[in-house]
Amino acid sequence: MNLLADIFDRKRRQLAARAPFPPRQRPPARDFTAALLQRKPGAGVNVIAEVKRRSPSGGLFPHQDLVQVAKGYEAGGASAISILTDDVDFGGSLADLEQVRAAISLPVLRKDFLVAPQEVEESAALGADAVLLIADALRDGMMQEMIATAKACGIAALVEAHTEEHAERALAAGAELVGINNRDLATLRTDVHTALRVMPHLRSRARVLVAESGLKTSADFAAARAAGADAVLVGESLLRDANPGEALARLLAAKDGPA
Ligand SMILES: O=C(O)c1ccccc1NCC(=O)[C@H](O)[C@H](O)COP(=O)(O)O
Repeated sequence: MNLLADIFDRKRRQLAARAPFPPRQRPPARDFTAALLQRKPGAGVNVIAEVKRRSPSGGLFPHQDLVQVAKGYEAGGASAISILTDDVDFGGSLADLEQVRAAISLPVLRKDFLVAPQEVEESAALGADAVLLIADALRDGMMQEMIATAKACGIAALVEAHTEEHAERALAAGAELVGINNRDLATLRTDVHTALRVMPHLRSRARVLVAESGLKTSADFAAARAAGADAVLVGESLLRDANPGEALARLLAAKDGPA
């Protein structure tokens, strides 16, 4: 079994073993889609900046205070924040999601390995403004139901794919926001050309396109933009810096960055 299959297997077992969260009133949603479609002076691509304590491919990151990192990203020009809420592989939690969101005014994406509509509803109730869905691991009917649930809850669904085939499945299931992950989650190998290759085929049909993973330089940002990306999702390269927010600001201000 590969890592992604293992993670989804664990998530399905965890969900089956726990009670649904009690219903609660969610805070008003922040518009994730609009944040990714905005045009900022001097920055043609929007950045979803990611907070996480560790990852299977990157190991432990130096910054463990996710609230401080997210505040730095907001000051550094991020358009939205992605937060890993998985505990086992990323050291995250739903409490992190709530704390980070309360400390900033940007929309927040819950990045996890969601397997059922119930989890989309719970994410919305906890304050997520968007959820990540992974097309490679969800059947068509389930993906469709989860996208529809996000819409009914008034939040966005960013549907991630690694291949053109899975991106086509995402669009057929009703996805409006499509992310192309440069990282193959089965092998953890990352190739920044993946999104550059796939995105032009989707550009006319996706409302929002996001290039994800392995992006390090302002030239990477510019290349993603030229291939049709509205936004890039960046974690590790920022988190390796002594000051992730300042690292983001430098990338957005770079001369060879997006025009
Ligand atoms: O990053 C991993 O090791 C990983 C392993 C298994 C499932 C998902 C994984 N990462 C999710 C992501 O793709 C990234 O968190 C995200 O796109 C940001 O990538 P990066 O800028 O390379 O941190």
